[in-house]
Amino acid sequence: MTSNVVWHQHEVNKQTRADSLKQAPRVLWLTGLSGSGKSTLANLLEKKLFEQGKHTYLLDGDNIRHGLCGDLGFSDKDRVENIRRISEVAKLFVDAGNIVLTAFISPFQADRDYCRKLLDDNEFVEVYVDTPLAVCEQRDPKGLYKKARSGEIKDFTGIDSTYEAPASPEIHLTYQDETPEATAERLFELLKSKGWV
Ligand SMILES: Nc1ncnc2c1ncn2[C@@H]1O[C@H](COP(=O)(O)OS(=O)(=O)O)[C@@H](OP(=O)(O)O)[C@H]1O
Ligand SMILES: Nc1ncnc2c1ncn2[C@@H]1O[C@H](COP(=O)(O)OP(=O)(O)O)[C@@H](O)[C@H]1O
Repeated sequence: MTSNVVWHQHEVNKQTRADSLKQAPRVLWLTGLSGSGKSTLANLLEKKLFEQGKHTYLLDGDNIRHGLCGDLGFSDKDRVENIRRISEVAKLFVDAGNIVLTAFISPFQADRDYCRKLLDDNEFVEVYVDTPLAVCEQRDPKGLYKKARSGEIKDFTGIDSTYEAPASPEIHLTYQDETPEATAERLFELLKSKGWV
């Protein structure tokens, strides 16, 4: 479909924009079950980065599904398309020089790998928010697990829809017993120690 479209190489490019912003653009990709803490941690982490003068942008599942992906549901096919669109948007923000944070369940390894492959080496940092299903269900911040268990919601991740745990995430968070602030600080320090922010 795009065979007659020629890619334009502009003189102001990713490198010049990144240099001007004085940062290395990247995608910090948070994945995990509903209620695992993705939005909470992404929000706290973005605040920390922002306070350090970083140029960030947070793409969050619930918000994107109101707009760009408002036509998509929760079948496997729609989730694949959801993550494909988000990956392309994340790539554009990286091209603009930003540190992008994403907070989507993103249940399939192949789709997370799709985003990784769209980007340059070391630009994709997969963060597995590994909160067990039982804990997420206990938290149930939006009352969705209750609805899924009663059959009111179908295809709910972890109940009757698959979640594929990351095979080798750059960061693996298993700290569901500490406060969100403590986990966000831990995440921030891990990212700094690896030179990813
Ligand atoms: N069936 C079903 N399964 C999972 N989640 C559901 C479902 N229906 C609605 N929701 C709400 O949608 C949020 C997940 O959207 P995502 O775009 O992150 O999902 S996905 O990556 O395409 O799988 C998810 O948000 P989070 O709780 O923040 O993860 C839910 O609030
Ligand atoms: N260590 C922690 N990290 C992240 N969230 C936590 C933690 N401990 C408790 N929580 C709570 O768990 C809930 C996670 O909800 P949310 O961030 O919306 O998850 P998700 O975006 O993955 O669906 C929030 O109410 C948050 O306060």
